[in-house]
Amino acid sequence: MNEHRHAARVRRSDAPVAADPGVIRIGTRGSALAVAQSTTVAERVAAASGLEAVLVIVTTQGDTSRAPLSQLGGTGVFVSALRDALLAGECDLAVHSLKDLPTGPCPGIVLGAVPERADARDALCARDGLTLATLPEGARVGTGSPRRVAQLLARRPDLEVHDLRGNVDTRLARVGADLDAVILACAGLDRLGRSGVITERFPLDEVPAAPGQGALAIEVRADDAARAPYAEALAALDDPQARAGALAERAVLATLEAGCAAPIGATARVEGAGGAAGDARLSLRAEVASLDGTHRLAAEEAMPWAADDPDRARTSERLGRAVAVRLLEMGAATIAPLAPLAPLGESGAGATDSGGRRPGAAPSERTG
Ligand SMILES: NCc1[nH]cc(CCC(=O)O)c1CC(=O)O
Repeated sequence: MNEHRHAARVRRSDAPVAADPGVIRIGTRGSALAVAQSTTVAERVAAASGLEAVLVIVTTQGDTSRAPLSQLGGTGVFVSALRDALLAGECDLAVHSLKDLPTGPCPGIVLGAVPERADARDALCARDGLTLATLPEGARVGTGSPRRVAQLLARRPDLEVHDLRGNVDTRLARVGADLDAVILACAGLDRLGRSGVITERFPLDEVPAAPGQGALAIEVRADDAARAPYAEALAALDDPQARAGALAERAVLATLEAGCAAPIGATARVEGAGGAAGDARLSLRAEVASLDGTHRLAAEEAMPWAADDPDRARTSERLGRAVAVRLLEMGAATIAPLAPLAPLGESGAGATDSGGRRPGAAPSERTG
């Protein structure tokens, strides 16, 4: 099989697939976006392991419920069924959009890999090539995300914001119909080959996106993470910089414990990794806004970062917590609906799980 390592074979199954040592079964949601994402993952897993990769389609509550996402959130609506399938041995890896993962731990499952990140920015998709600056007074813009609502109204208080749900095509179909524009993640549109509908990509420094946006999370059963052939497949997929950034951003969310109704944006990046050893830094900027966009607070910090630091997950989480604590000191809890965890001192750092949260606290979920 080795001579065919690059001719990756990916098959799709809507029915259960029996365990087979020659096959890696990759659990995914069935939406066009989820399948596009997981197909890329499957091709890389097949190439790295020499095994056949099969996509096992799993339907989640987030796919079937028609309730507004901001009301559905809080329980991992896009995630639980996939995790159940993984724990039940119905698939070997599960692919999620990282921003959909609750910040709390999931017993028996670990974050096996965070692949190279796609464009983390939000996209304005407007009729007639319009941008945020050129949308007419009172234009109608669709988004289901409280963060996006707040960030929009902060810049254009005149806009009329409308709730938005459904898959990417359903959302885009409203542009030029009942809406002038919608906001979606660049990552999803780019992965679907729909970049042409984007009329503006919002700069992350001004409009920080949802923690983890644009990143994928590959989950694996904890017992299997270090075992062949999963270990090789995961190592081939993992991008340490993407993982560091996503973990730092999510630690902001975990520390602020915001539930899904609080507008929080966070954007982290590794800088200077190509330069002299020891010069790289992980920087993180986060923003909390009031729901109506009239009040916003931002904080930014950086820490030294090294790809080979065995403690780098903690570095990411410490950075995220530090930025969250700064936001709280600035009064974040007085402008937005937050339920912050008391910040942990250095001695307490070991008491958090990999999401930077205290064990036992309820997980939260972002919806966009
Ligand atoms: N909120 C749902 C969601 N979860 C992940 C993505 C795709 C982008 C990504 O991978 O972060 C989307 C759609 C969107 O925000 O437009």
